[in-house]
Amino acid sequence: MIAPSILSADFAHLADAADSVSRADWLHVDVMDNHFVPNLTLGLPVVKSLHKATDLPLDCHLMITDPDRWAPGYAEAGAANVTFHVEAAANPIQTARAIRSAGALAGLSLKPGTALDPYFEILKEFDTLLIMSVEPGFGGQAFMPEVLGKVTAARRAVNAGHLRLFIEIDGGIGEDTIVQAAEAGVDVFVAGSAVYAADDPDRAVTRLRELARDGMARCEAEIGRG
Ligand SMILES: O=C(CO)[C@H](O)[C@H](O)COP(=O)(O)O
Ligand SMILES: [Fe+2]
Repeated sequence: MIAPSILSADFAHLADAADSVSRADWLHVDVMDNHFVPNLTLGLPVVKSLHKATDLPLDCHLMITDPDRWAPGYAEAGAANVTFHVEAAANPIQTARAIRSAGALAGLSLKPGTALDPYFEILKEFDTLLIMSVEPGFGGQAFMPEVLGKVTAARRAVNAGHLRLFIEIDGGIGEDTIVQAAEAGVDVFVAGSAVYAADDPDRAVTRLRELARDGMARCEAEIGRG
């Protein structure tokens, strides 16, 4: 699946930004609070309005302090998937259950320097694992291939039947990097600048999907796909 990130779109025309990627699978919405990350974007009122303005499922990526308090509200606001950062959460299991009870998929996100191993046990509470491939906070940064080991470890656990998860990658994904991410085992590819800097964002989505399919086929041949 391809999830264009509206972080790279024109914030004065968000409904148009959603319309311009009608071939996308999810619309990725970066919520930043100027506290967990040094940038401020949007919050619940904008997510509520976006939900009314588009049929695309909203993939909310919360880069905020105290997600235990705020994350379930994004599910109530109509998000299809609500992902929060493990580094910011005091009660990730309780928060995941509250998100699911409110009707959304629950996602756990890891910064590039955060190891996956300590969290394997709690991943059964989640539907999505978002592996950051840049430091959270800004679009347009360079992809960090060193995070792909976490992707492959998660892929193997899914293939072995130990987990049922979408494996999502976020940061620096474009035509030059999507194939290696797909080969490592990613299911959901977030792309901000690669989509919204393109002349035709919908065509960029289609091109990224084609490239991802090639990489996914190689992943299937080498490590399988559960
Ligand atoms: O979470 C994010 C940044 O914290 C964004 O989703 C991400 O950076 C997308 O932008 P790009 O594809 O340009 O890297
Ligand atoms: Fe994001």
